[in-house]
Amino acid sequence: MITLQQLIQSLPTAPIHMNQQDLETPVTAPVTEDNRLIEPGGVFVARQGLSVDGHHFIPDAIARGAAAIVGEQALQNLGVPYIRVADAQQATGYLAAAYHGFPSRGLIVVGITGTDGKTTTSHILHQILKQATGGKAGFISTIAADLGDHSEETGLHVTTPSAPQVQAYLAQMRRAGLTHVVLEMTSHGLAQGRLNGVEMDVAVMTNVTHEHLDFHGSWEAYRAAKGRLFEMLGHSQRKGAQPKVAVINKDDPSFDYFASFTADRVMSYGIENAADLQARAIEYAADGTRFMVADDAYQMQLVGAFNVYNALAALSAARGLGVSNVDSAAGLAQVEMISGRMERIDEGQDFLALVDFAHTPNALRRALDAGREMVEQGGRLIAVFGSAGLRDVEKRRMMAEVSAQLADFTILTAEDPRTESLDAILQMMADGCNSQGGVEGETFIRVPDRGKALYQACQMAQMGDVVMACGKGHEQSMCFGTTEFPWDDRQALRAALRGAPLQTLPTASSL
Ligand SMILES: CC(=O)N[C@H]1[C@@H](OP(=O)(O)OP(=O)(O)OC[C@H]2O[C@@H](n3ccc(=O)[nH]c3=O)[C@H](O)[C@@H]2O)O[C@H](CO)[C@@H](O)[C@@H]1O[C@H](C)C(=O)N[C@@H](C)C(=O)N[C@H](CCC(=O)O)C(=O)O
Ligand SMILES: Nc1ncnc2c1ncn2[C@@H]1O[C@H](COP(=O)(O)OP(=O)(O)OP(=O)(O)O)[C@@H](O)[C@H]1O
Repeated sequence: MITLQQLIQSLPTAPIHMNQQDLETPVTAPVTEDNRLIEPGGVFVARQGLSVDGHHFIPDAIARGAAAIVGEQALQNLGVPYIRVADAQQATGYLAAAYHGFPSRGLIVVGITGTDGKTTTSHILHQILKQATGGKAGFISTIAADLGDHSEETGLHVTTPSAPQVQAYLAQMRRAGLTHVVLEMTSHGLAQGRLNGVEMDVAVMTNVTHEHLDFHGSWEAYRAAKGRLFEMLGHSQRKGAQPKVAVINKDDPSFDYFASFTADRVMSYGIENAADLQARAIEYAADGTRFMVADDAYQMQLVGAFNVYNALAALSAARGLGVSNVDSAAGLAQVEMISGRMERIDEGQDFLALVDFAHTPNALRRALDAGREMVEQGGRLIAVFGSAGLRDVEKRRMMAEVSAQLADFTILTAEDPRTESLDAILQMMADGCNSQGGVEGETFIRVPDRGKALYQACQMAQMGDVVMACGKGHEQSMCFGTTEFPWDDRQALRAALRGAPLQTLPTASSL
């Protein structure tokens, strides 16, 4: 039987206040930070959020049978044990880990962070580890979770699940007999402590560029959130002979920052700079990529230089886990196209149409570079994308600048405007195009309706051109106002290629 004492002991800092006589209280259901999910005998963690104060939900959690409450306010006489902590959000992961018996201690855990390439690197490493362990590897990424006994689609727009969910998933994987797990870790997830209580073995950094400055406040704070993964690695318990390995991109300006954290071994990878795993003799083709690392040859179905980086990150992590080069090469070769990433849409047209998930300035640069490689001589690169509302404002201009520099024609369109004015977002993007010498009507246009924007791109495309729809990738909805409308860029591009724009979204004027 688990008691409140066992949960409290997991916290790195002692509670501000609790009654000693409450320590033996049995906890018979999971820890949750959402009163709607509390089960009788569980623990409700109340915290101040950005939109509501979780302390308001304490009475309801108690009415639903909570065995104890953890919160930040000085409260008394709730009728159930109350533990006051300094930071309830950060405490949740540790408490949930303790409830589930610290599942990560029985698994080899790889965490992958970075601005771009986390999902792709997670998928590659998962495939390699499945190859090496006879299928005993799981993972959680933006797109999917492989929990050993079954796979799940993961949330709408949340990549790193909540702290209680992360621990529940890990417990499930352990029960299913998995030995290894790969976790995609976002800066939001790390900053909000959703990964607290996870004992890490390998930490991987893909790159750090501009993203989410709305949430983190500064680039340094954003990078520090990613650094939290490497800090966790240094503090994690050692599992048998497995060393703590930090895998870091040598071509990224933040290499030294990440290498400064404590680890048993730092493994570097890259293309431009000498590194432990340096790719050379890279051959890019429309249907895949080949490269060498020292004397070992690798080939994969993924395209684009950015995917060589992702492959190197995964190969380095695999090497840090003692996987043979033969298994790594076999696993890498098996990785299929990753949903919504450089995904080809073919309706028999004489130009190439791709859906990609690039939604940061750096990702767009890398994706358009890769797209350019596929343009036939004399052809054009046509980019269609937007930038999200209620998210990083600065990147709107930056992404438009990138496209003005790299694409022959840019169509600016809707991409989750949320409650912001789509017209205002498009104006900021148009300013970005103009600042790079773009001329509206000649090198770029605005088409607020995304279905029509894709249609227009397909109408203007000619033999040998490449049309790239960026930013929505695998996603299944688009947010206008506060409503998520069904949307799939693959479906929309397919409809556009067949000659009819998909029109399921509200137009800016109808909102
Ligand atoms: C900015 C952010 O990450 N916000 C997350 C955060 O919200 P918050 O701190 O403002 O919490 P809140 O909604 O005010 O609620 C406060 C507390 O009351 C609780 N509550 C709330 C309502 C209720 O009826 N009952 C209840 O108990 C909540 O569970 C919470 O514990 O905690 C909520 C509950 O866990 C999350 O749903 C919410 O994610 C929102 C949906 C979100 O959009 N997050 C995005 C930005 C995100 O995390 N993205 C990254 C990926 C980014 C990338 O692309 O790289 C991710 O990891 O997914
Ligand atoms: N290593 C990389 N460097 C730069 N851009 C990349 C890299 N890998 C992928 N990209 C670009 O970023 C897009 C998203 O890739 P991926 O889903 O792997 O990244 P992510 O970090 O998981 O993104 P998110 O945080 O939104 O889930 C791809 O469609 C591609 O355009």
